Amino acid sequence: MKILVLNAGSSSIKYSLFAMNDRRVLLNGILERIGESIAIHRYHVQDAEPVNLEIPLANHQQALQTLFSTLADSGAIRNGELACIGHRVVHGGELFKQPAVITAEVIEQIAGVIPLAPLHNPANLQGIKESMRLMGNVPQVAVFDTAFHQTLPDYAYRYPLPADLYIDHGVRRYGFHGTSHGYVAKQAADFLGKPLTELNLITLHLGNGASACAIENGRSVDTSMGMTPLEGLMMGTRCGDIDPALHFYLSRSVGLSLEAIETLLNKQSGCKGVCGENDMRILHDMADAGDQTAKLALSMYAYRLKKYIGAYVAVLGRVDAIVFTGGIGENDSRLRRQCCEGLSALGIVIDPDQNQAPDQTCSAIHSTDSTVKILVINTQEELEIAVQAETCLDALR
Ligand SMILES: Nc1ncnc2c1ncn2[C@@H]1O[C@H](COP(=O)(O)OP(=O)(O)O)[C@@H](O)[C@H]1O
Ligand SMILES: CC(=O)OP(=O)(O)O
Ligand SMILES: [Mg+2]
Repeated sequence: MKILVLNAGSSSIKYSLFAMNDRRVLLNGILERIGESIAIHRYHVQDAEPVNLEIPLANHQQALQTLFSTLADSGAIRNGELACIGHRVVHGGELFKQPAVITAEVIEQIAGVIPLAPLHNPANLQGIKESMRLMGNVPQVAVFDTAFHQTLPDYAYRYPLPADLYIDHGVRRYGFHGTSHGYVAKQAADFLGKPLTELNLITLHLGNGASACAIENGRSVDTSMGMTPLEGLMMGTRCGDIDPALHFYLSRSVGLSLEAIETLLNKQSGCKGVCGENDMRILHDMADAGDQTAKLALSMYAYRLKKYIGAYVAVLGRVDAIVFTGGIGENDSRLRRQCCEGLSALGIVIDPDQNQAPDQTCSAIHSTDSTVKILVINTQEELEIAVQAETCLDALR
C-alpha cells in the first residue's frame, strides 16, 4: 500500500510518497515559488540522483499536474497502487479532533475556518480541491495541525477577552504543529521505554515556524501558538508574543494599514526583522563574523525559548523530558545549549559533548546529573500524516 502526503502552502507544495509496509520514502519533493516567473521543482526518487528543475508554474493546478506526472513517470506507483492521499491542513478549528476523510462537507468545514487562518487554509484547500479533481478516484484524508491540541483545558485555551468573542467568533488558542508534537512525543516514549500516558514532556518544534508544547500524561495541555501561528516563540520571520497594543500604535502613529501590519508581523519580523536573515545557519555565520544584529537575534530567540521552558516546567510540575525537534531543534547545538543554560535549578543540564552531534533519529543529550532528560528527535510530519491517514481509512473498513 502506498500513500502520498501533500503539504500545500501559499507558494510551495511539499510532497512525499510512502510504502506503508516498511514506511520507506519512495519519492519526495518540493515545488517552490509557484506563481512567480520561474518556479523550482526539486525531487528525489529512491535510489536515483536528486533532480532540480526550473519550470514555469503559474498556479497550484499546474504545480499539482507536474507533481502527478512526476509521480507517474517515476514508476514509483503502478495502476491502482495509490491507496490514499493525506493532506496537511493547518487549521481545523474546534471541528476536527481527528483526521477526516475528505467529502464535500469536510471541504465546506475547512473553508469555514478560513477567517481563523487566512494565510494557511486557502492554500491547503486549493491542494485538496486540485487533487480531488485530478485524482478523484483515490480516497483523500485531511490531517489537522490543531487536532492534537484539542485536549487543552479551557483555562489554557481561552483568552481574557469578552466571552462572546469565543462563543460567536471562535476566538481562542488552537495551537499548531500538532502532528509534529504528537509524533515526537510517541518517539520519546519509545526511546524512554515508558507508556506515553505516563510521561510529562516539553516538546519544542523549532523550524521556520516554531512552537512549544506542554504534554501531561501524553496529552497536550498548553502550547505557545494561539488562534493563529503568529503567537508564542520568536520565529524565522514571525514576531511571536508581542504587546497587542502595538497594532494601534503601528496604525495610528506609524500609518500602517491592517494588511501592512499583518505582513510585517508574519513575514518581516522574528530573526529576519532583527538582523535581516531568517536561516539560522546564516545567523550563526553572521554572528561568528562579529555581526551584532545577528548576535542579538540569536540571544532573543534563545531567551524567549527559555522563558517558555520555565513556564511549562511550572505548568507540568514534573517534567520527564524536553524534546528538541524541527530543522533548528535537530541541528542547532549552540541554540540548544543557550536556551538550557542556567536551568540547573530546574533539573535541566545539557551534556556538552552529547549535544554536539546527536544521532539523526533520536538521542539523549542531558548530563548524568540532569533530572530532566533532554532529547533530540527527528520529526517526520509527512510520515505521521500518512500513518494517521491510513488509520483513519482502516477505521472505515
Ligand atoms: N545545521 C543547521 N544548523 C542550524 N540551523 C539549521 C541547520 N539546518 C537547518 N537549520 C534551520 O532549520 C530551519 C528550517 O527548519 P524546518 O523544520 O526544515 O522548517 P519548516 O518549518 O519549513 O519545515 C531554518 O531556519 C534552518 O536555518
Ligand atoms: C502552522 C505553522 O506555523 O506551520 P509552518 O511551521 O509550516 O509554517
Ligand atoms: Mg518541517
